[in-house]
Amino acid sequence: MPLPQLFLDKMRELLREEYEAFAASYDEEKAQGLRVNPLKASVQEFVRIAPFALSGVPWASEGFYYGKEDRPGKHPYHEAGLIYIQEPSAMAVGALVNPLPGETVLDLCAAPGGKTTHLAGRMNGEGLLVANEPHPARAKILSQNVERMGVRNAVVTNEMPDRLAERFSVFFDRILVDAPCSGEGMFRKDPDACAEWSPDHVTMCASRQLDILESAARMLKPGGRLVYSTCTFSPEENEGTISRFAELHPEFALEDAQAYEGFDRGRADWTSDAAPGIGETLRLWPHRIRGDGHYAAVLRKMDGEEQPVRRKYPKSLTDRKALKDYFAFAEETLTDTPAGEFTLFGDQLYLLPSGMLTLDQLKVVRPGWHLGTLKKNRFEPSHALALSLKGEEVRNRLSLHADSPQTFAYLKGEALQAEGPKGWHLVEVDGYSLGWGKLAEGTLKNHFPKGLRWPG
Ligand SMILES: C[S@@+](CC[C@H](N)C(=O)[O-])C[C@H]1O[C@@H](n2cnc3c(N)ncnc32)[C@H](O)[C@@H]1O
Repeated sequence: MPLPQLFLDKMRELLREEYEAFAASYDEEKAQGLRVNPLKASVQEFVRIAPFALSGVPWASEGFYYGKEDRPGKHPYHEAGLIYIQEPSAMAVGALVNPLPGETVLDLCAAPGGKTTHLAGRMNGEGLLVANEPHPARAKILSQNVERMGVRNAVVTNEMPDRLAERFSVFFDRILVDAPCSGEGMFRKDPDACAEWSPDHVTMCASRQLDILESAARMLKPGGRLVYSTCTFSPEENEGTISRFAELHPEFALEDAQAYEGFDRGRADWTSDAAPGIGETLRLWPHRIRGDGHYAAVLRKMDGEEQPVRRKYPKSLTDRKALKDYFAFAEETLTDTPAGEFTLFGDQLYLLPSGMLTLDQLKVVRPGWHLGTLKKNRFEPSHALALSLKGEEVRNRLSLHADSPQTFAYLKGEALQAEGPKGWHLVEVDGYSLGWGKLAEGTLKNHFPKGLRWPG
C-alpha cells in the first residue's frame, strides 16, 4: 500500500537529510523478534535448545532476532509459552518499565500482551500485575497470551482507564501506557493504520493519549514510574503529548530513558513549549536500528497525595465444601496445593494475586490465576494451570520431545498411548508443560483446548 503523501511530506520536513534513508527503510525486510519467557526457561537454557538462528536484541536481555527461515510461532515451544513473538523495538519498552518482583504494576493499554508478558517475566510471579484492555475481543486475546505464558499473578480487566482510576487511585508502583496511536511506525505490517492515517486522526490520537495519561497519573503512587510509549513518529503524539501532560502535572518529572546504540532522543524543537527533559525521551527509527519505529518516555511522580481512600478488598471464598473437589484434585495430582484467596466466577475457580482490590462492578476477563472448573462432584484443571506448572510440581507427567510425532499428535488433539497411574498427567515438551491429558487403561485422553489445536 502506498504511504500517505501528507505523511511523507511531513517526515521529509522533520528528517531533512535523513529522510531518504527513512523512506527506504519501508522497502526493507522487517526484523523479526522473539522474547524468551523466564517464567518457563532461562535465556541460557533456551539458547541451548532452540532450533533457530538467534542473535541478541541489544536492549532487552530476553530478546532475540531470529532467522528468515525460522517459524518459531509454529513450534511446540510457542504453545508451551517458552517464547512470545515480539517486534524487537517493542522490547525496549518493557525493559524501561523494568518492574521488580513483588511490585504492583499496571499495563493500561495491554492487548495483545507483548509488553504485559514481558513485565510478567521480569516480575517472576511475585507481586500484582493488572493488564487492562478496553476492547473486549482484544482483551480476550490478551488473557489467552497471559495464560500461554504461564503467568500466575496477573488480573486482566476490560475497562476504560477512567473507570479503573476510580478503583485503583494511588495504587501502583509502575504504570505502562503503551498508547493507541496513529501507528506510523507500523505501516509496513499494518495496512489498516496506513489507510486510517490523516492529520485529523493524529490530532484525535494525541487528545486520547492525554486522557489516558490523566487516568494513569491518578493511579500511580508518589515515587512511582510511568512509562509512555507509541509506535508512531508524529511529534504531536510523542513530544507533544508528553509536554502537554507535563504542563498539567508539575508533580511529574521526565527521567533519562536508557539509550542504546542507534537510539535517538526526543526533539524539543518538534513541539511548542517542550517539557524540560524531553531530550531524555527516546526515538527509535527504522533506518537507524534493526526494528520498527517507536517513542518512549519515562516519568517519575515526584510527590502527591498518599493513599487517599479506604481500600475495599475482595471477600475471600471460605466455603471449604465448594473447594472440596479442588483440594481432592490437587492432593492427587500436584506435589504442592496452590492456595490463598480463592474466587469463583460462575463455576470457574481462580486464585487472586495477593494485595488485589475488589473487582466488583468492573469488567474482568480474568481475576487471577485460573485453576479450573468446579464440575458436579469433580474438579477439572484449566489449560492455564497446566501452562503455569513446572514438571516437579505435578505427580504424573508424560514427557515428549519437540520433534516427536506424539507431540504433534497431542497438539492436534489426538489421544496418546501411555503407561502410568490413572488420572491427570501433565504433558511436557522437552520438560516444559504443554497441557493436560487424563490417563485410563493405557490411553491418555487429550485435554489440549479445542480452540488451540493444530490442524490435522
Ligand atoms: C499499541 S496497542 C497496545 C499493544 C500492547 N501494549 C502490546 O505490547 O501487545 C494500544 C492498545 O490500546 C487500546 N486502546 C484503545 N483505546 C484505548 C483507551 N481509550 N484506553 C486504553 N487503551 C485503549 C487498543 O485497543 C490497543 O489494544
